[in-house]
Amino acid sequence: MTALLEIRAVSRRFGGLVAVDDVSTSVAEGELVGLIGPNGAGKTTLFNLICGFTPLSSGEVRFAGTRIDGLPPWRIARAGIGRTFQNLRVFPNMTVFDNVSIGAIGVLGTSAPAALFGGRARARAVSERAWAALEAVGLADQAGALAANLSYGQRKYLEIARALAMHPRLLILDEPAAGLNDNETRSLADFIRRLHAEGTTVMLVEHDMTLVMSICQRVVVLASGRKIADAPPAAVKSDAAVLEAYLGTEA
Ligand SMILES: Nc1ncnc2c1ncn2[C@@H]1O[C@H](COP(=O)(O)OP(=O)(O)OP(=O)(O)O)[C@@H](O)[C@H]1O
Repeated sequence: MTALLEIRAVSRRFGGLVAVDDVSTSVAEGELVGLIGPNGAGKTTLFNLICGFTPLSSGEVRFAGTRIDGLPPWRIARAGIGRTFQNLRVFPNMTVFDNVSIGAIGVLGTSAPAALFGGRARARAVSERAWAALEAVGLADQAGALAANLSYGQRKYLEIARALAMHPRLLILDEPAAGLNDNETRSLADFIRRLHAEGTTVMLVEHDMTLVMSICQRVVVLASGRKIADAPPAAVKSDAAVLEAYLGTEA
């Protein structure tokens, strides 16, 4: 299977601290991969390295065969990596529709249709993508509402919709279940499964072990910046190094 995302011997140091230490892994087109690890394991740092929010200290990141490390986040987004954030980045005083349109505008800015047909075609493309993304997350009937009026759970879906409006080849979800109750988490699991079944490649960083183990095809485990496991959920659950890393910590 050809890798869509390749992470090769990636490290990131903050002063004397090695937050991500020589990590290699990959995500194939169509995969649903989880990234877990105890607090401070380096999960968010690794995501930020992939998305260009943090520079690498060493190693390389390739997407669809091309090196993307060193590129600014907007170039990486345009290359086809859409992400959500652990701390929601929703604009409360904008409508739901406008919040989602931003995702499409970001990637369609200098696209071929924009260059060829000008502003109107671009506006139509943005609008079509925004509506489709809102339909996909079940928020189309809230399109005109201010984002501030959505519930916390709905705002999480709004952020996913914004990433989907980019038509990403890889969707990276950073702790989507954080702050959701059990019912909401089950709905989220169904939603991510559906997205994946429809062909979206997903990488998921998540503390909720049940969610990760129930939906992911493969799970990468970090501890103190190092990769300690990279296997299907059943194998990870019984892996001695993983059990030791989680022993005495909240899984
Ligand atoms: N900008 C930064 N400057 C200094 N240290 C940092 C920075 N970002 C992260 N770290 C440190 O790097 C280590 C890994 O942090 P990171 O947030 O990536 O872990 P995590 O696995 O995402 O943790 P959590 O599950 O708690 O979100 C931690 O020790 C953290 O304090």
